[in-house]
Amino acid sequence: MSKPTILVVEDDLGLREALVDTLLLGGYRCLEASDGAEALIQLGQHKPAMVISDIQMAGMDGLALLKAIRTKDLNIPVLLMTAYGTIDAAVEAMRCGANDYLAKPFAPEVLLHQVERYLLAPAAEVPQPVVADPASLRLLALAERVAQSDASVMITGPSGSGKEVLARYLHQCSGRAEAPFVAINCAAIPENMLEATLFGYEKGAFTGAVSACAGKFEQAQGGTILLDEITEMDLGLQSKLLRVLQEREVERLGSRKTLRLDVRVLATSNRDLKEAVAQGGFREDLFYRLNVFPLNWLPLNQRPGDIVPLAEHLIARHQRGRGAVPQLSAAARDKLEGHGWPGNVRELENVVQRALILCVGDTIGADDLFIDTLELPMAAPSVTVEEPRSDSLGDELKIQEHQIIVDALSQNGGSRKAVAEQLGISPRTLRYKLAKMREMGIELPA
Ligand SMILES: Nc1ncnc2c1ncn2[C@@H]1O[C@H](COP(=O)(O)OP(=O)(O)OP(=O)(O)O)[C@@H](O)[C@H]1O
Repeated sequence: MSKPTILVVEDDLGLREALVDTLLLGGYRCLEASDGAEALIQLGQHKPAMVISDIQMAGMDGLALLKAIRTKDLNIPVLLMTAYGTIDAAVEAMRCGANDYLAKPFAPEVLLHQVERYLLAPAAEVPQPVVADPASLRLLALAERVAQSDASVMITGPSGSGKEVLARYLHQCSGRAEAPFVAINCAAIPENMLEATLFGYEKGAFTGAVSACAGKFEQAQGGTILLDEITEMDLGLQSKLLRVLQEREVERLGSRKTLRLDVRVLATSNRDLKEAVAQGGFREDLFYRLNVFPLNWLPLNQRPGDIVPLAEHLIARHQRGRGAVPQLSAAARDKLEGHGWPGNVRELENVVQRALILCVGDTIGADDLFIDTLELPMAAPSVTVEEPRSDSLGDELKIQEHQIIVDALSQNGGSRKAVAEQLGISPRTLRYKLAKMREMGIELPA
């Protein structure tokens, strides 16, 4: 498989080199530019598969570069990097057509994970989900058969269970494998930006739409779109989505030109969809349209046969390019199999990453597996969120936020509605934050 090329635009030479090193280790090729103007020259001469650019740069900055790229109507994925805390810049970036943004500082794995959302990791041939438990083997066999059709697929399962992995696998096994796979997380995009992000817009369609921008559906033309966490979409937008799916055509905001779509639709949710429909939060007709073929991941603790093979796979993945791959001792395997995994595979991945830092030699022992420290007693009146020590302001704030949410849940007897009201955030934002906390292995008061 040929390696995709990424154009890295950053005026800080040290940081640019670090980014390039990470991407090279991840198996990509790189082009470099120190500002937007140089990047445009590179774009004119080469055809990179993606652009990763800083926002603040002397000369032509990242937003100006992004606007220039979108004005040329290039559909190339653009990932912008913002300084920590400059949320306005991040919103502006999404509004101008950035595919995503990364808040600095970020770990190398975060960068590679973001890139993999748009480009298939070159080191991995077909990213086959690791399965060994009989229930998961059946699910994968079913997915392989479903992949051959063009049917919409709804992938359900708790947070961190592997829904996106399965969606990518469906795409890879389908006749669309060579065409784009475009994933959009409906919960992570600000509500007022989701419509424009999905369907695209013309210049002037709304304040701030300084240039035309293709939407995710357009970007996925000929391939597959993944609507991640679809139940987080508001009802108004659900109706518009339904129309696009029924008519198989899309209109950019502010345009009357319709574009015929040839896109396979996959969706995921970690909520009980029937319940969401019954409660009026999810349209029944959209549910039936997307749920043509449902696939469901069980929580990790209900497919115990997957735990050790997954741990071994994740150890190998995170050790790639760093020498010999450590093995799990018998006690370590027992410890992994004995844990409840409220954060599912993502929690397992965190534990594995920590173990790789802690283990000495070529064996991961039970003591290298830090799993219990992050668990909180269920429904404790006031509990302390223990997280790995960190000196960065961002992590400190997150720890405080988690503590506030846990305390509010305890005070309100676990009522999500009451907690959202007390904290002055929308139920949707609260659900998103709780899902992220669960992924970190934080057990929440019931
Ligand atoms: N069966 C699997 N084989 C290999 N890796 C897996 C598998 N399941 C999950 N993972 C890994 O675990 C992590 C979480 O998986 P993924 O993002 O697919 O979960 P998710 O259910 O989509 O999560 P969320 O609900 O938060 O969107 C990823 O790093 C993924 O690569």
